[in-house]
Amino acid sequence: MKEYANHHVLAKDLPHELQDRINALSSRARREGNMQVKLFEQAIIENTFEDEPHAPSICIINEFDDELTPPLEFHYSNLMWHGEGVPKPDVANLQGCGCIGPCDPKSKTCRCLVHQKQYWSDGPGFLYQEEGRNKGQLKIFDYPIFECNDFCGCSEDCPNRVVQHGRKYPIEIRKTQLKGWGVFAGHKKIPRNTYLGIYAGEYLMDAEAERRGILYNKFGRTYLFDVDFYHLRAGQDDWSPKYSIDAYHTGNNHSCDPNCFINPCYINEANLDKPLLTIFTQRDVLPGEELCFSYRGNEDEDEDAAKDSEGGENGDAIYIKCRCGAANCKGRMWK
Ligand SMILES: C[S@@+](CC[C@H](N)C(=O)[O-])C[C@H]1O[C@@H](n2cnc3c(N)ncnc32)[C@H](O)[C@@H]1O
Repeated sequence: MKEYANHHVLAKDLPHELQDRINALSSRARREGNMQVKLFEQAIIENTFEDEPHAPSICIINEFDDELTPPLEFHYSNLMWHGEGVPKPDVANLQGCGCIGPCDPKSKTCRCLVHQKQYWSDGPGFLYQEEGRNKGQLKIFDYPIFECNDFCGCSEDCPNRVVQHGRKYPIEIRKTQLKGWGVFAGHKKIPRNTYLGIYAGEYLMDAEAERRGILYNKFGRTYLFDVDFYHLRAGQDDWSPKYSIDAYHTGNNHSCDPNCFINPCYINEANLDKPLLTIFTQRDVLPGEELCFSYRGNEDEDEDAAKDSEGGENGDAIYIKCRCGAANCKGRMWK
């Protein structure tokens, strides 16, 4: 199992071979035999081969215009790329369980189960069902998932190892009519509470995220996600997030009626401030349906009524009208 095994990849080392290879082709060569699309699809396989070798491959499809692929800086990955000043994964303080074979969800001694219960004492123990789907209550309070890790004695088929085994269902990257590129369910129905992938990107210190945020807001596309889950801020009035994740090189679209949600998850990382952002379905998803989560976070909010105008208070292009098409659309993607 290689998965997220203590990978400490630096944002400055984000690969650019794909861009280089495609940039070296003439525009005719890029189209001939669908070359650019094939290179792009192959790059995705290469980027994810180590952490999810059995995941179904991803197709790039555009039925709306003549853009061949997402922009070349797009980099599909499950890894967290560490920006300047962000500490590397803390494995020194990582503890594993001493279980033999798969962990027993009723065990009184499994260290990982005890750890999980510290965050949800009257919860269901491990947060996964037998088929490797989460138990569906996670979303309500952003309960963190603590999976078994490299220091555990348990086997690969332990019920507390799900994210680390990767995506099981086919997905596609498709151009949408109104929202740029998006991620879609492939030819199979995806059951609710299924793990799909990591909201991967660059881990940034707060100050750098602020700087990039101003820029992204101006040109109308943002990919910044503040790591501000409930279990990190609970009971602290003056708490503010230490890190943000910039998915500039990756990224899903927003919906006001999302079929996915993002949950914090720890595998080979003892630093609570640096969870993986894992994407799960929150209802059954039909083949071909777009996979979206809410940029507004998981809380219910009834403040700011929909504003149908383009451009926000300060005219930033980011405050564009939401085009999710949901019956309950709030009109804006951001709070
Ligand atoms: C993280 S990116 C998602 C990927 C993006 N579609 C692309 O092609 O790069 C976020 C941007 O996608 C667009 N977007 C996402 N959801 C949208 C929605 N519901 N309505 C309108 N635009 C949306 C906006 O431009 C937003 O700033």
